[in-house]
Amino acid sequence: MRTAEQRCFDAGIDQATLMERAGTAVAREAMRFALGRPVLVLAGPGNNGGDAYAAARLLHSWGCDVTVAALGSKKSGAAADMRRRWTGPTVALADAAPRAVLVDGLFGTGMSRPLETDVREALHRLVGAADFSLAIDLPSGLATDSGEDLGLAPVSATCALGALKPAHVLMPGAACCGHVRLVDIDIACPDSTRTIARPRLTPPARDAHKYRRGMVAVVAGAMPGAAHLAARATLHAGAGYVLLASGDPQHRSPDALVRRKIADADDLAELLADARIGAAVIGPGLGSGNHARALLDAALASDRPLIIDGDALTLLGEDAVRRLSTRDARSWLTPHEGEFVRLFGDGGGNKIDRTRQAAQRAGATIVHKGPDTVIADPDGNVHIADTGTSWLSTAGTGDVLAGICGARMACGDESAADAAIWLHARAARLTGAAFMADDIVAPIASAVAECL
Ligand SMILES: NC(=O)C1=CN([C@@H]2O[C@H](COP(=O)(O)OP(=O)(O)OC[C@H]3O[C@@H](n4cnc5c(N)ncnc54)[C@H](OP(=O)(O)O)[C@@H]3O)[C@@H](O)[C@H]2O)[C@@H](O)CC1
Ligand SMILES: Nc1ncnc2c1ncn2[C@@H]1O[C@H](COP(=O)(O)OP(=O)(O)O)[C@@H](O)[C@H]1O
Ligand SMILES: [K+]
Repeated sequence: MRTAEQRCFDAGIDQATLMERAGTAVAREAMRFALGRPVLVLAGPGNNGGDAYAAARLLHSWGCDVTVAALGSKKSGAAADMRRRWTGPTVALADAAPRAVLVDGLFGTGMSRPLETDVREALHRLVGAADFSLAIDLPSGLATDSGEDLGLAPVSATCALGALKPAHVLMPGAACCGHVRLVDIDIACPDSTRTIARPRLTPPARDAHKYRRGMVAVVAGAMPGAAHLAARATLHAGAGYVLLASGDPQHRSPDALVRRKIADADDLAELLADARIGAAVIGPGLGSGNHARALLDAALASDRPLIIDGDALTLLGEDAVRRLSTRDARSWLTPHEGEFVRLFGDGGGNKIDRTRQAAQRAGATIVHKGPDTVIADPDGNVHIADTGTSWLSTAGTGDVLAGICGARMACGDESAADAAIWLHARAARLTGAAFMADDIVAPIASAVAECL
């Protein structure tokens, strides 16, 4: 953001112009929610406060009843000019009385340390008493680059200026921003990091053939239910042919699932020699014994693109980077936070940085799951999914995701991992609430239909 801002300054746009744009966007948003109610604007000592003074002036000029609660001030610069141009009522932050609508412009991207007690108390008192609160850029007390809570008060909505920052999408910050609205202040922020949107999927070609339009093998192990769940998800996510490879291929629905008996790792190696298989899913319910280890070895030694999930991630452990970086075929890893730490440790910055570094080290695509799922590919691109629902925090939904990943990888989507994450979240939303993992499988097909 600072680089982008500097590029603007180099092009002759000054700080006051950017601040006026930011203040205008915030004032418009606040006006929509104020609906004639009195507004309290908190204005801090830096440029976030400058935006706040600009917003207060505009709201006042549009007929709003506005009071500013001020905390410190600079003597010069654009923020000081904005403060001078505000001529309406002003009180000290500590003395401010709550009002129905609050605009939080105390601190934005300049948050450098935890809020002091008196500031934190005043902020919480005023935000807590407002019916509606709108943060300028970020809720005050949120660390921009990590999403760390430095004493923040959660708000109803946030106007993110120019670009989303990590704190808008990473936990715990993401949960405290309320509805995040990205406002354009005419700053270009090209970045290899972005949030995912609904994918555009193509239906099978006119001359499609079941073996050519996405053939997937799902490997079962000690707990066959998990692999079965993944395989059903694979079918509903658009695969043409799904093979369930297991030691005990008992017949269970659905009938469309093709069962193949594999007694040992050699059988799996033979099955995976079939070049028509566009993706193999291994890990859900695989187990952790010698048999599971041998199956994983066979899968890693194969030329098939792999989705590595659950128990297979635990088996890889700290050896993951060495074993994956020598594979020629693509590998995707789908760890939750606990599995990620076992594979790659917990150092190295925020979730975006850690996932990007891990993907580059392993030469694999990593889907780092959770309420703030981060998807990183080996080329350094990072995509973040903030579309999930917290109802997904139920056993087995990860197995479903692994299956969807297999389908979209085998179907050859351009951004297949993003598509899989989006379909998973959408299927969950279509299902509603208090579901079990099995319930979100059939709605995946409806989610696919929304993308055609
Ligand atoms: N980028 C863009 O394109 C645009 C950005 N714009 C806006 O600028 C904002 C960033 O402004 P900013 O850099 O002035 O930082 P800001 O958040 O106002 O805070 C800095 C002040 O707070 C202080 N301070 C920090 N922590 C503190 C603490 N715990 N307790 C007490 N004090 C603390 C710090 O003091 P210091 O650390 O120096 O002691 C300094 O005085 C950005 O979020 C957006 O709103 C728009 O105007 C236009 C386009
Ligand atoms: N609070 C949450 N909000 C959104 N998505 C969540 C949340 N908790 C879990 N999920 C998603 O649910 C899935 C859970 O996967 P995982 O932890 O592997 O569970 P399991 O091993 O039981 O299948 C992941 O896709 C994860 O991103
Ligand atoms: K703020």
